[in-house]
Amino acid sequence: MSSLELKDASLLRGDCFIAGEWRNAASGKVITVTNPATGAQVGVVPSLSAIETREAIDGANAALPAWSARTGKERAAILRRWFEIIMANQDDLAAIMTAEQGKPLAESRGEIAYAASYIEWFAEEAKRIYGDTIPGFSADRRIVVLKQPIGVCAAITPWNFPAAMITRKAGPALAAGCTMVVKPASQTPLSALALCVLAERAGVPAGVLSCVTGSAREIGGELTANPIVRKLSFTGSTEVGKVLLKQCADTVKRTSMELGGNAPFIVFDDADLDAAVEGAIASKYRNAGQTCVCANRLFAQAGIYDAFVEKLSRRVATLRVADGASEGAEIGPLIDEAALSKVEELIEDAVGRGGRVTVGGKRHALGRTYFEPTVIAGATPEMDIFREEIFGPVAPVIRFDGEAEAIRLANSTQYGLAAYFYGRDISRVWRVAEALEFGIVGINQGLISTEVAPFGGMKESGNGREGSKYGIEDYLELKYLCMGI
Ligand SMILES: NC(=O)C1=CN([C@@H]2O[C@H](COP(=O)(O)OP(=O)(O)OC[C@H]3O[C@@H](n4cnc5c(N)ncnc54)[C@H](OP(=O)(O)O)[C@@H]3O)[C@@H](O)[C@H]2O)C=CC1
Ligand SMILES: O=C(O)CCCC(=O)O
Repeated sequence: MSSLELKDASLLRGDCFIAGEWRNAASGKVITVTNPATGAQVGVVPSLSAIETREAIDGANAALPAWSARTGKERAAILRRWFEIIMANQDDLAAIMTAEQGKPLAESRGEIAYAASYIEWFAEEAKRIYGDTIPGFSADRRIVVLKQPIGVCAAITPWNFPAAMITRKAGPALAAGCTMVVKPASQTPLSALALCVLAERAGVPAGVLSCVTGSAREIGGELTANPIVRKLSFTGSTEVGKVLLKQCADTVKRTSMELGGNAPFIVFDDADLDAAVEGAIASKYRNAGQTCVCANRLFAQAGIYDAFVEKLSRRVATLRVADGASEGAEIGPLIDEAALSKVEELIEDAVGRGGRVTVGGKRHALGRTYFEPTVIAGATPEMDIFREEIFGPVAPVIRFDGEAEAIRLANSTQYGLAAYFYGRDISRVWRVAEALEFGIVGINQGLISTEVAPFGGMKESGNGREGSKYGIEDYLELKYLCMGI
């Protein structure tokens, strides 16, 4: 169905995985998946409805008693196999990802390893779901706290990390003894289905993990309204997250929301400027700027402002824009025309308000949805780009004078996911780290993503934490037993 060359062609599915069966839509409707770098069709997947979604939920419910009754060690062994099989198929999975999402192959390979790391981590955590004993409030009482799986869970995931956002949810869910129905983004469903192929091969029992592709409203409507689903984990825009939170209210579901960001990246006068530039490149231009933890607003202190802008611009000019599948590509195309238009509008507004493009600033000569990596000097809080999630390879740099001003500007957003700052004064490092209203803070560090640390935001960036020892708690209920003796 596609010209994609894989070592194992069976990873590329055109059907969905529901309660252990590979199925097409009863309606026969499909969604076409295209390569943003070329416009070529990569594959088709079923456009499922609420009916098939309900069947997937029923399948997850049927599988729940046996899966949750297994010991943590048994679940761990299956998850460990899944991790190993994902890594054994890293090249093919990366090729599928680049074809449907556009990111450079090196980044796709990195994302597959990152995705697998969540399965590995939570395979290990499956064995460590400890409860508590609490000293009784009287001599004839004993108090014990159990941790039990929440039950059937749903996940709705975005196109920017087609594999890792699934494993970051399915890993802890399955480790905890929950079952899960996943709805991947319509632009990148093939990576999700390939992960299901490998889960099945690893021995994940039928119904424990299902994947439904199709209309977001219909599938999302069922996942949020169905009372069997006890938890929804979502990664995507704040706008859709708010809709889903409202929809989940009727059945009072537990939720984990990993929503938009507007990360500040602050460079103080005493920073190592070369390190700050490399950190900015890693944080801002990864995945062509399409991540929720990408630096969105760069702040440089007055003493180093000009030097930072100059060094950053020179480095950005060296970034190689190309089809993600080609050797040495560093910046691939944006996901679609809408993303490109948004970036253009933000730049137009910034320039109209006095911003100066030092490098890039326009559509790339390669055409399609390629955009030149861009730096805008003289950015200010009045610009739209200061408030909005850019989701593209554009770095606005704002000048500031003092520490208090930097903190005030950094915090002046409804988002609170990731923040970064560079500086060497140890007292200031502590002050700034404590004052930033963000769930993740990179200090002299532009890359913060790892399965061993808690990922998640404050304010309108969401709730819950993914990864780390905390991540599994989002899939567990506490039950307190009070025993009279
Ligand atoms: N925090 C993050 O990591 C992300 C943030 N974003 C931000 O959001 C902007 C828009 O991106 P976009 O792809 O539209 O993000 P969305 O939030 O629209 O999409 C994320 C996921 O939600 C699904 N979805 C969309 N609408 C509904 C709905 N009403 N009910 C249930 N599920 C729904 C999508 O399905 P479908 O694909 O079928 O529409 C997809 O699976 C980006 O420019 C960026 O600013 C985007 C992606 C990730
Ligand atoms: O952008 C996102 O959707 C979050 C994933 C990024 C990461 O884990 O680093």
